[in-house]
Amino acid sequence: MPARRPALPEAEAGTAPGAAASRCAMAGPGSGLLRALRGARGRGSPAGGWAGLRGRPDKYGGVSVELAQLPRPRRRERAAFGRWLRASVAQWQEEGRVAVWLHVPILQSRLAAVAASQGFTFHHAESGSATLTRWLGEGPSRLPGYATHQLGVAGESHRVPCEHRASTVNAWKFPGGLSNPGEDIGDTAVREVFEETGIKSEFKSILSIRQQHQHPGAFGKSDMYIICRLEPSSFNINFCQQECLRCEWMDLDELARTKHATPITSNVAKLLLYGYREGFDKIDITMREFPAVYTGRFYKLYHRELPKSYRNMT
Ligand SMILES: NC(=O)C1=CN([C@@H]2O[C@H](COP(=O)(O)OP(=O)(O)OC[C@H]3O[C@@H](n4cnc5c(N)ncnc54)[C@H](O)[C@@H]3O)[C@@H](O)[C@H]2O)C=CC1
Ligand SMILES: [Mg+2]
Repeated sequence: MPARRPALPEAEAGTAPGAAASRCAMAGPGSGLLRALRGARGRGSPAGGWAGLRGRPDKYGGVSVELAQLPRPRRRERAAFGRWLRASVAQWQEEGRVAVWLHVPILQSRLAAVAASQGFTFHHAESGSATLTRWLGEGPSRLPGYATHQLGVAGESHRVPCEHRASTVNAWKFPGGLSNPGEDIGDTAVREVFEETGIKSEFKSILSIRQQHQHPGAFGKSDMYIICRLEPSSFNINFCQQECLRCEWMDLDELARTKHATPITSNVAKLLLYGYREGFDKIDITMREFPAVYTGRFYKLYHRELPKSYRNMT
């Protein structure tokens, strides 16, 4: 999925109206929200008393607000929270923040209703808290849905279109992104490569699968990242400027040797070089379709090529 808006640098931390220096979540009962609530009532200002409650910026240009450990709000406090939230959202919008993440402890669930009345929706819930979001950026929300695990797919071809990524680490990587629900692996690779580089291609095989647990980009769940071999049918690059800094066709040998590539990219480049020289049948995990017994639909099975004598065994 191509990002359309660059993230603000963390140094330009999101602020809340009336907020002072700290970016932290609330400290606990008696401080933070309680003080802020009293302040809000006392001064009658919509936001002035909420100085302790700060949004923490994230690397995607969003802002996160933790309501943890606050005293259970009473009716009037909910109204004050609503005024604070409305004023804060207006300020975050002015700052160019793309999204708000509101973490609401279960005992303060009534605040979720206040937030919902201002356009927030549930993103996910864990045992003790719910997380609500509101998209502030342009167009429809591009926030990823919550993960049970997530599947990322990238594609390459033996002249390799590579992205020089802006976020996390500046390193060459294969273009790719998150699979949509119900989307086949090969379709994700072809779609993501087109969206991020403008290059049209056809799925050939799976080359590698990486499994990584507690992945920060998957909300702490497990991330499966699959790299596919694609056959390009167009060669002009028109890349997504928000998601990458540079995008170039790279020589496979150079990609296998450069230090400026992620480890997974280097290893897959070496694998491809081997396949290119010795035959792709040495490296390809290919796909076959079979009828699904229970649903009457078809599923895709990925495995190394089977010799005909084994394939036709009865
Ligand atoms: N080792 C490697 O070479 C790399 C592998 N990967 C894998 O690729 C997959 C993900 O690829 P991507 O290109 O990141 O996916 P993607 O191309 O689908 O883009 C995801 C989009 O969602 C946006 N996004 C994600 N979380 C967000 C949030 N909290 N708030 C706002 N916007 C948010 C991002 O800015 C980006 O525009 C994963 O499986 C990951 O493990 C990603 C980077 C490098
Ligand atoms: Mg991507």
